[in-house]
Amino acid sequence: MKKPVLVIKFGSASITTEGEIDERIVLEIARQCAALQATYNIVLVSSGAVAAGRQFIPRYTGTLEQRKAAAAIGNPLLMRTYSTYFKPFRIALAQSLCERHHFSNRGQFLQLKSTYETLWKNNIIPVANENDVVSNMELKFSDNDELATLIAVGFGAEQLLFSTSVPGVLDEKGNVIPLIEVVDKDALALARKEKSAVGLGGMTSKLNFARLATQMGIKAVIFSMQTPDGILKAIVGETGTVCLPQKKKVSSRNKWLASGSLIAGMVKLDQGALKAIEQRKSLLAVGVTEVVGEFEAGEVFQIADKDGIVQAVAKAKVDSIVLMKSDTKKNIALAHADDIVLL
Ligand SMILES: N[C@@H](CCC(=O)OP(=O)(O)O)C(=O)O
Repeated sequence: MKKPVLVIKFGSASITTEGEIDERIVLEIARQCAALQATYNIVLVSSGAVAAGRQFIPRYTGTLEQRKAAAAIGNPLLMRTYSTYFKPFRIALAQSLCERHHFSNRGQFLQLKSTYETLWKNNIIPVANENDVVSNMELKFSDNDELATLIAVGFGAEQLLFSTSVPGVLDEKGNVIPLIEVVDKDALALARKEKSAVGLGGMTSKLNFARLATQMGIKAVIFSMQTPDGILKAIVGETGTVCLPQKKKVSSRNKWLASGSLIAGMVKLDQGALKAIEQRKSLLAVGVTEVVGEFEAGEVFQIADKDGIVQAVAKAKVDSIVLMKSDTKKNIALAHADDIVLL
């Protein structure tokens, strides 16, 4: 029988201490993955290249150029550390540096898939990271939370674990919320706004991606590697915040649409347009209040309410640039009802 896929994402803050890769944490990742390898096909998505490499760049201020250079320095250091600590468990690792087109282009995604399958057959664990060295602002993933979600949705993972610097989603008193049944507006409001000094994502990003993953039937857990046996406990829901998978049946086309939507831009709609798509009507450009990012006709984009909470995804009939021209906007159908998936 085919093993279920498990995607575990480690944020920069969760695997580094004072800019250095924390070897104690990497050893823990290795030990716990070794215990899970017989049960799961594992993908590790690891940040930390920039954090590990930036110390070698004098007067580092975090410009995009410096981040790219720091990633080029830090990625091999990161992989060397991972390999060193997995070796005693007789597990070899493979590096997978990903770019957006590896997911937006179906053919390239299928290549990636077959490579991972070959690795798993040989008991090798792929370690994915964004290929920062060649990613400019237009091409980049928003962060590795997005990359991990793309991989989880694309591979139909059973679980998606996000390791972060706090032990889960916290309530106002700072206590971990153990269970989120549906990642809705109220749940998203729980996300604390601040991010760690070294990471890109933050809790809002994790919950937004947890929302998409759970809508696609994947269980998502937000936890910390500071918790003893953090990964092993997160999988069985004994630590962190568990976001339950939704029971809806999602066709593979709609899964593809949903994962594709992570790639392109987003439109925010007024109330009338949101209501119309809920009633299974086509989306007219007149209801668009804001366009975030860019997409072309045929690409998939996200549809959000005024607060940026994603309500649906759809395949565009026109380029986003057309929407910017308000004089021509009124009569244009942006997406056909059949090409809209409500989340
Ligand atoms: N690709 C970058 C990580 C970017 C990123 O998403 O960071 P984080 O929010 O810490 O997961 C790196 O390896 O440093």
